[in-house]
Amino acid sequence: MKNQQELKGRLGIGEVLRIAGKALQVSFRTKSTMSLFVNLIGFAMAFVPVWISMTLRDFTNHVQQIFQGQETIMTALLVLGLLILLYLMQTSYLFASDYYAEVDRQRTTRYMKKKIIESASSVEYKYIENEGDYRDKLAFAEMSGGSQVAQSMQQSIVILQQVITFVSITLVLLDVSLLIVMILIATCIPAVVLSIKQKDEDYKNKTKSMKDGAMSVHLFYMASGANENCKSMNDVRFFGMYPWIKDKWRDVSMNYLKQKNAVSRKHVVYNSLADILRNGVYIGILLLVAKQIYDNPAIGLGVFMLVSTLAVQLQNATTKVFVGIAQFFGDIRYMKDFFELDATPKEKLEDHPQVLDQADIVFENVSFTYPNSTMQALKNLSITIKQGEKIAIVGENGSGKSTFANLLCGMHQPTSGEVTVGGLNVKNYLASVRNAISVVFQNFGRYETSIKENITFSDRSRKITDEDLEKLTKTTNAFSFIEAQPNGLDETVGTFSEGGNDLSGGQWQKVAITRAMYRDKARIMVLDEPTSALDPVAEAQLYRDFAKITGDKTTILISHRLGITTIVDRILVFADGRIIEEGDHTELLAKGGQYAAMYHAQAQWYGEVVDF
Ligand SMILES: Nc1ncnc2c1ncn2[C@@H]1O[C@H](COP(=O)(O)OP(=O)(O)OP(=O)(O)O)[C@@H](O)[C@H]1O
Repeated sequence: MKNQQELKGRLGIGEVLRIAGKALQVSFRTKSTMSLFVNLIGFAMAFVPVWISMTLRDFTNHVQQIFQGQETIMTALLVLGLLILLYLMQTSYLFASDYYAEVDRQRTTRYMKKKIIESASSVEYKYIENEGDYRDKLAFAEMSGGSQVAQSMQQSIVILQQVITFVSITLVLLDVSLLIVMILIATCIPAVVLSIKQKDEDYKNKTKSMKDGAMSVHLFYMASGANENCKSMNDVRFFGMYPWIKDKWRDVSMNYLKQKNAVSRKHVVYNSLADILRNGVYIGILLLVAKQIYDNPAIGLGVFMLVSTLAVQLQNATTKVFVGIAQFFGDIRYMKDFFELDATPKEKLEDHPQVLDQADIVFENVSFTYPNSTMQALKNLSITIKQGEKIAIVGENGSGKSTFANLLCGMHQPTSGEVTVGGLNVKNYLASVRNAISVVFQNFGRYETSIKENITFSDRSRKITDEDLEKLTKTTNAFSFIEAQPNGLDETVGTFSEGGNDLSGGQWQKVAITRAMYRDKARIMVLDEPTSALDPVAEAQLYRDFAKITGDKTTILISHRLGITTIVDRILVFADGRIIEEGDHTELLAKGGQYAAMYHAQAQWYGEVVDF
């Protein structure tokens, strides 16, 4: 995985600053105005810890003087009032800053998800289907990178506020003892070094164990059915696969946890040691100040109070400043991954797609190998399909039929050669070509919304009355089951619909065919095994209505039902990424080649020749 290789190399300072700059810009944009306002107040509040300590010192001195009979209670009460006010201010500020940090976190999550959706919907399609590295980055952005980017402004502001607190405490403590200040700062160094190391190891561990983590989530969903994408519950139940999944899930998740725990254990031990050192030094310093007051009572008890509160705060502020800076720069690697997501090449869609008058399809010496694969799925394939022709593509599994359709629809680009539609190279005129095509993919979408929307998604600009839509559904044989729904076309269907009113596989397929038909401006229709889920009657009906459904559109029908090839003008027989035979049904039968062999095998099975 690329991430792991990148780990080995450190980022240059230029790149670190460039990424930090970008992150701050994004983060600034996602921050709410109220949150920025609270942060602004935070700069003033950064002086409050010192103010509180100095007031405590004064209060202690006043109390001491009251006991010594040198002062009345009034002044002490006034100082106490100020102290209470300061504490109230600090508490209110902490409440507001915690609240807005939570608001920011929610905005951050939304921002990240939006970015992920934007990226996934616009990158070149090959990254979605084939590039594991891109999917890893998506998962990573969701897990960490995005939130680091969106919170970088907050991180930077907190660091700056801590710097103010650090400087103000240092100035006050310097008045007491330079040595104390130096010791306090020095004892924070182990915590800072550990934090940097911890960040480094966390990143390495996350990238290393990400696949295990993702697999463990996948297995969990497979067994629990808690995710709508896991439609394998019936398989799992029927074949009694729970023990297998449970064992696999246990192994993978244990492995993941083991790696995670090993790192956590190490960090807990080291951090405890650093804490013991810090606390030991703190107690030592208090004893030192107590000794000084004992030797010279004129210093007053207030100094003890001042040092005891400021020492803790100085240690905290020092650690927060340095750890904050170290973490910010440590997070840059996560942020880099996030920005790389944004930099993944996007599909180029023309702003003003052309409307194609004629949409002849030409594949010229097209070869194609899927990314991350070594096998050619299409091999130097050339074919011209004239506007209006009805073509059937047949061939054994894996012969390249769907790949042909995918290249025509511009989902992938040829490794070599050219695909043109109406004279336009698909690569350069994606939007124009896609507008000219309507399609039923082998894995068509099932959308959790009304049946009407499921159909009209294919052309959102087209307006249609319910009456006309019903007519359309009659052509695809979908009308009867739609009519039977409580709300007809407006019925919400799918796993999440009220009462789980889902459609059957075949009904969904009829909806997908109607959707393809609804896109009436298309000049080409691609149907990739459009009847795989239909019952024989529905299938026969569909092919009888084939002319009505496809109209004058160029039609490419991919199918394993060889009987229906009598309804097309030309048949292309695919084998091993090539077209090995072409002609009409009668010609190919007479030829006695692969098509004839497949046809006879199927006809024999049925005991008669199917005639549409
Ligand atoms: N996303 C992918 N990544 C890598 N290889 C793929 C991918 N999709 C298909 N292939 C490979 O490309 C070749 C052609 O596959 P394709 O899906 O085009 O075949 P097909 O003729 O449509 O098969 P079927 O009749 O089973 O639908 C096969 O060897 C297949 O393994």
